[in-house]
Amino acid sequence: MLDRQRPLPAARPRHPGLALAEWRNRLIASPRFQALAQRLLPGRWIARAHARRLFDLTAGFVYSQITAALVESGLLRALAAAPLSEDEAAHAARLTPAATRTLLLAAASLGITQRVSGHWILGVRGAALLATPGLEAMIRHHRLLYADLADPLAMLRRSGRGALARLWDYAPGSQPADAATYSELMAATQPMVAAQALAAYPFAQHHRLLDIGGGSGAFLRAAAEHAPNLELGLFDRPEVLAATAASPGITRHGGDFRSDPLPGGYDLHTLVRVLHDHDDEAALAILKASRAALAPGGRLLIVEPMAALGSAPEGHAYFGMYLAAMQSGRPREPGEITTMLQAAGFARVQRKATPLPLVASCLVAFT
Ligand SMILES: C[S@@+](CC[C@H](N)C(=O)[O-])C[C@H]1O[C@@H](n2cnc3c(N)ncnc32)[C@H](O)[C@@H]1O
Repeated sequence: MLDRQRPLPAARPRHPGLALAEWRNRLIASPRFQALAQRLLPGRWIARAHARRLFDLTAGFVYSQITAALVESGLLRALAAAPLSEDEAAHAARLTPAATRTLLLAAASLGITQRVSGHWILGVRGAALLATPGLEAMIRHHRLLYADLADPLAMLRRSGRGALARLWDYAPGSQPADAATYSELMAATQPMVAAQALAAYPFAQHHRLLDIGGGSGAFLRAAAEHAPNLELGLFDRPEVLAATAASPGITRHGGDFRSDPLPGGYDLHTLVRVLHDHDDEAALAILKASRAALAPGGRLLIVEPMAALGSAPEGHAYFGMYLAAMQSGRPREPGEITTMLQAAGFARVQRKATPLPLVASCLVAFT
């Protein structure tokens, strides 16, 4: 329990970095400094850039909801099909002309739509959004996350199971509320992730690949296109296997990777967007199960968005809050995962660069 009455420690150790950061923060907060910065030219540029970032931080939820309205109304797809007049756009979105105009202008200010000689088309960001596999599915899915985040403190205090926790139910012995919907969402967003792993790691040097927590097998199908000689195995919960169609050429193994042994005979294991879903104890159990099932010379590849403080808002900010709403797991930094892999008995860990770390980073663990 938090004790609001507890006094702060009287004396804190003074660290030069801490003192410098405190001085910087006092300076930035001072009205005189702000006024001076806005008068002088380089200061004005910096002040404007900071103001823009602060505005974006404050308005981020509004931006997300503009995108959600475009996707859910069908307007995004309608604009991709043909240029539309405002009346046609209103008809497509089933909104009044005034509401449609508000939405189109809001989206235009974000580069998602664009007005060209009286007609509306997609802007550069709108075109990129539709070209990114799985992004529309993710935007629709965010309805649940944002419902939980409407009260962020309640979410962080875990006062009750929120919408996301009820969907992604990992409690022992429970079933995912809708294993098919869940696996479809994963499959829709899988191509972006698979592209990172396939660009980073030479799969063709292996003989037999087991994808642990492989869902509907989307990652294995992508790997097979890349390395057709691989024999493929998929391990997932029996209820997930029952809810998804089998793919030719993929051997399916049902079980719980926190308590059941994994099948032997595979020289490469993959954990794609799996480890960060689990609290430390369960995550370590999964790594140990992989280590126990791999023959000497075997490898484990971990593919997921990894956290990094400061530079990557998708890590601790997005995934930190997403997994907190899910009430299971946490994003980890590569160093933390490496320490866990060593604790699980792996001899050596190597980082592999991916084209888009925002989507996924990659670690290889050697037996
Ligand atoms: C976030 S999804 C990732 C799916 C897939 N790897 C991907 O990237 O699209 C996590 C997967 O782990 C599976 N999973 C979760 N808990 C599990 C458990 N205890 N035993 C086996 N599989 C589990 C889920 O069913 C799901 O398919």
